[in-house]
Amino acid sequence: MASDPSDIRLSVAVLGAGSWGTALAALIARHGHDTVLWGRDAAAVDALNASHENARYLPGVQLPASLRATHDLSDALRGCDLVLVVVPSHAFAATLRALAPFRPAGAGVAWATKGFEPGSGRFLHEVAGEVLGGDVPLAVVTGPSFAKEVAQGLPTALTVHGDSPEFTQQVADVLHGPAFRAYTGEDMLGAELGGAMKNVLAVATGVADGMQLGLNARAGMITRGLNEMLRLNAAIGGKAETLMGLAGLGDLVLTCTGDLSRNRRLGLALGRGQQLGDAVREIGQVVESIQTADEVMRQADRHGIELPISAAVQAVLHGDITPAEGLQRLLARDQKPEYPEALFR
Ligand SMILES: NC(=O)C1=CN([C@@H]2O[C@H](COP(=O)(O)OP(=O)(O)OC[C@H]3O[C@@H](n4cnc5c(N)ncnc54)[C@H](OP(=O)(O)O)[C@@H]3O)[C@@H](O)[C@H]2O)C=CC1
Ligand SMILES: O=C(CO)COP(=O)(O)O
Repeated sequence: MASDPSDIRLSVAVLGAGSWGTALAALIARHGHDTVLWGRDAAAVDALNASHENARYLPGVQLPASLRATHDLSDALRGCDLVLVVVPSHAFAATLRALAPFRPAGAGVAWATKGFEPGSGRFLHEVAGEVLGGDVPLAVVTGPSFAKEVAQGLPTALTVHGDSPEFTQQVADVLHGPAFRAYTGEDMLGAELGGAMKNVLAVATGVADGMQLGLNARAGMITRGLNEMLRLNAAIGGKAETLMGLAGLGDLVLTCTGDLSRNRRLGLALGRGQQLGDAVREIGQVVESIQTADEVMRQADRHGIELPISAAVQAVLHGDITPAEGLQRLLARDQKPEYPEALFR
């Protein structure tokens, strides 16, 4: 008889002690796995070990006593079965380069980072393949999942897409539990595109809500945003069903409507007339859309795809147009068929 995955105890290194890394490490530790959380800030690591709380990123959430934090990367990775990277996209490549010498042979590398490599626009699985070499199993963890709710043990569903069925299942198994459903797939391209694009589209919806454009505008923005995801995804070669699932539609709905989203909150602030720098300072955590908007448009230009909402967000973030001008641009577009090309093959 096959063994029950819940009986297998693994050693997991989670790299990145912000809100999402801490929430995922706590989840995995609660599932009974030996879990080490690496953070770059030694004082914050010491405080976390002493208080079992991440006071900056998840205040008020009691972390499991079995969760150990460390500031030493070699300590975090020693003897681990799998690595889960949860740093912001701007730190992704450097973190992979730093972990590579300490990764135990056989340990696959997964990440829950959302975005592209800033500057090059490369997908994170492309970066990982290049830095780690072709033999290391890779997987991306994505889907609608606010760190705070996961840390509080509220029910959540997400998805793991990887290049090796065994490793993908291993990652899903450590995450899956009584209040957490982890699905699996093999479309890293579509999964990463959805997770990156929804952050840009959440800014657009936040702007509309900040300008008090109403619920019709919000629903229109989300649906036309999904259309942008599907069209770019089709050009790049991702699977449409990935974008219609947790990695696309699910995360788009969550981030466009949930005020826990930092990207939506940025849009709300801009729509109310706040300056970008002030809004980002007030949020005080990573807001991936600021870099991702440029990289989404780089991908769109590369593939000759028009993305009016994402382009308007990019222009607003660059200060080239006001939110009101962005809205006017969208409303003044020519009328056209809802689906000019077949997206579902
Ligand atoms: N929070 C969420 O609900 C979710 C987040 N994500 C994704 O997870 C990723 C991480 O975001 P999140 O945890 O929310 O961000 P936070 O803003 O909560 O935390 C960022 C963390 O990254 C650390 N960090 C920043 N720069 C570096 C670096 N150069 N090297 C190492 N560590 C660094 C910060 O350390 P320090 O404090 O020292 O600056 C901090 O621990 C993002 O891509 C995000 O989109 C995905 C799903 C849900
Ligand atoms: O990715 C997330 C939820 O799935 C978190 O969204 P924000 O980064 O906008 O807070």
